[in-house]
Amino acid sequence: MIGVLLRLIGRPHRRLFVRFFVSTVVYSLAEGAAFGLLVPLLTELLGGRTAAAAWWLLPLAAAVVVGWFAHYDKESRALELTSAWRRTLYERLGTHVARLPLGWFTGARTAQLQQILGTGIGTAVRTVSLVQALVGVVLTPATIFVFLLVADWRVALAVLVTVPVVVLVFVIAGRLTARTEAAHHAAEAEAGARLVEFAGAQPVLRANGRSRGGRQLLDDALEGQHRAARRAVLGAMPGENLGQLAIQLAFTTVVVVGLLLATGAAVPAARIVAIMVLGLHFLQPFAVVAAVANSVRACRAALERIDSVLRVPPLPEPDEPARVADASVELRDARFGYHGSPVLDGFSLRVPAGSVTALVGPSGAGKTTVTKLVARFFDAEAGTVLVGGRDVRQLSTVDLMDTVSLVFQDVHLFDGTIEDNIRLGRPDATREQVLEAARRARVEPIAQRLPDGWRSRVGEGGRLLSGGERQRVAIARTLLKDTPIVLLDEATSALDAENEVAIHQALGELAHGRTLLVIAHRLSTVTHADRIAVLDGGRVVEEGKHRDLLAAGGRYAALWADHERARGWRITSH
Ligand SMILES: Nc1ncnc2c1ncn2[C@@H]1O[C@H](COP(=O)(O)OP(=O)(O)OP(=O)(O)O)[C@@H](O)[C@H]1O
Repeated sequence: MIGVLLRLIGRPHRRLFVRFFVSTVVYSLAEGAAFGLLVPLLTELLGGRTAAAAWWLLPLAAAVVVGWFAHYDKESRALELTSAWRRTLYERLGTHVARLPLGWFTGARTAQLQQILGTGIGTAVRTVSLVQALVGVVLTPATIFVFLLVADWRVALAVLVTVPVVVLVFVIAGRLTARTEAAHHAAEAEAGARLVEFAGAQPVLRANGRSRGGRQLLDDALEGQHRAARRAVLGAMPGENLGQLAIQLAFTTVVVVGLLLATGAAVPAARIVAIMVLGLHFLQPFAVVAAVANSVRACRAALERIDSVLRVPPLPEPDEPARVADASVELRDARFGYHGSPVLDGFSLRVPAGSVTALVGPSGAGKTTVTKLVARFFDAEAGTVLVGGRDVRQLSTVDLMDTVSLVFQDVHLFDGTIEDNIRLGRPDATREQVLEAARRARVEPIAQRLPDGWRSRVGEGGRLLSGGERQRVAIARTLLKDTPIVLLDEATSALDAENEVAIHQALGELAHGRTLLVIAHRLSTVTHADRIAVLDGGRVVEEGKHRDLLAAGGRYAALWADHERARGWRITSH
């Protein structure tokens, strides 16, 4: 575990760790020595030899002073180390995550990352306190044992025999608790997820008149959580009691052996009392074994989760990056699939610089996947993807992102103002530049409609705006970023007349002087495109202008006929 941590942290804090470790060792030894010195001191004191007892005060005071300084140093270093490790882990994860392929960020992985950043790193750096506890559990009793051995080898032997039993009992107790606690955490996570789902599903449930019925899953999860919590409390009890019982038994053994020795008058009673006090101090540190065992498991799991993210290979960056030559996009015989099932196979398409190309095809045909290969969310398994006349693998990520912008199907906005959201495209833009982009993307009417105008917040994810309005904000952001190539996945949500017209106009602005690859879900959007590529079965099956493709009477003509039929639908009262 320490090895994994030191590997994750790297070299910079090793010296600090060594200093912390040495202070911890010194403190544990001094603590053990201070307890151990009680034997001669108490023996002399209880035997009425006050002057001799006073002499033993000197080494005892020295042990206490050394222990105090070591304690101060180890606590300070522990604090320093915890914050240095925490900072390093955040930095390492941040740098690494920024280099991961965008395709890595699925919902589950984002949740995993959130968990790591939320509590995982905090748990991982608790290793510092674990080291203190583990060193204390080993060294303090070991030092006391040496003093016990010198004081009376028979009591020392009796104590030694009890150690494996006590440790075993605590480890078993820890395992019992860990199992019920894991079930409790899982049940808590399930109940939390159900609560979020229940809140999110309110509109659907109410629209379907099921405001009560939809509670069943939530009620089951809450009941499960309640049962798991009860089991966790009950499950922890035997372990805790068992541990305490083991310590009591071990101490009783020491007392019995001591009494036998005293009865036989082999050892003076005063000495026996002192030895028994020492025996108690020897056994005390073992009470933390169970807690330490649980924390070790939690720390190890957190470190492994962090390690698993850091082990994901980042996108390979070229040693000598090429520079883009123009604003064209091309895919040559590209092949790609998710988890082994192919989506694109032999896909070829050329998008000349400055042209508007529309990609159409049935749902799930792989249109979005094409844009993800161009933006290098993933690398193609075979074939070549060229941006600006260069293989994307030869471009640096920074260059690629300066050349290509993506407008997603479902735009996610941040809970800031419209202006903040547009400014993300170019953080150093002036207010005039932001407003100009907003005007060209037809965002002005949205701001005017909102109560606080440009200062209105758009809500979490942009929920205070409609799908079409969110996409207009995203187009403004892209206009501000001003890259020569834009990949746009048209909003799938139904658009009202105002949004439809505004997005058409905004797209016109976007196409001006740029290469535009549009994934069109409404064929009416693309009738004026320079070329339309029809995607089916993982490759382009038809390519041409709207009029020519209609005349050809092929796949596109069939899609268009479906589109026209859908537009002709009317809801009537009969
Ligand atoms: N991250 C992913 N993991 C696994 N499968 C995926 C992933 N993304 C897409 N797919 C699958 O790949 C196929 C192509 O998806 P893609 O989104 O590219 O299609 P599309 O033509 O854009 O669809 P739509 O028009 O519905 O948006 C689909 O079957 C989809 O389920």
